[in-house]
Amino acid sequence: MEEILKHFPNLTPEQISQFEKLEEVYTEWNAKINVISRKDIHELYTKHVLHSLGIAKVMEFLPGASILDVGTGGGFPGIPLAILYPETKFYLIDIIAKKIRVVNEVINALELKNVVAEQKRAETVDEKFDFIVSRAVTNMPDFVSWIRHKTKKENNHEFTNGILYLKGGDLTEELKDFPKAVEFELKNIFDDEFFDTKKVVYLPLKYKG
Ligand SMILES: C[S@@+](CC[C@H](N)C(=O)[O-])C[C@H]1O[C@@H](n2cnc3c(N)ncnc32)[C@H](O)[C@@H]1O
Repeated sequence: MEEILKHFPNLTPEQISQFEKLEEVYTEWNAKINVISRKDIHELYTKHVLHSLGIAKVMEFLPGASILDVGTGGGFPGIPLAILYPETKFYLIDIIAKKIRVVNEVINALELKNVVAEQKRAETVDEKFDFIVSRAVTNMPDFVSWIRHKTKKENNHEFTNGILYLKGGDLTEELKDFPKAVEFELKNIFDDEFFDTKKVVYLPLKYKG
């Protein structure tokens, strides 16, 4: 929690209590349904929560904005971002029902009013969103093919609607067909070697009717 406050010092008491509660809820539910590797649960805040919040260091989501989290698994990056942006609407999807079950338990335990989680395949989502976030689901070309028609035409943000994807490693090959993609290094953003090879890739997507 200290790490989160260091990087996001303006949290309200409610947000602090929601972030604190994550450990208890995930520990309880992960024992029943494994959504986070058991060894990682001890590093919930750095490996999952703070990592997810890396997206917030690149893009500030405005009240009323809508965000789709594709392949959310146990709720990352969607749940930490939804705590940070209580006035922004989050739609978390995954194809695996038991993962969504855990995500819904977390949503209920934290009383998050701005999040809906459903078992759904990305390719079958009909709505349009301001931004699409994700972590560790598939390579960028496949990902873009799933969601390329799912961004809204306009928003009130400083940047064009598009994808914010948490990725690791050398992305030169994967991003070669996306000249507009911008890579943000989390190591620099958090000033922390833990985030060594981790990045947020921002890919603006032109609206396609
Ligand atoms: C490696 S996990 C990552 C989970 C989470 N984003 C995280 O970083 O902890 C990838 C997730 O993507 C989901 N997934 C794969 N293909 C999908 C699709 N076409 N639509 C929605 N979810 C998908 C899988 O079920 C799995 O839960």
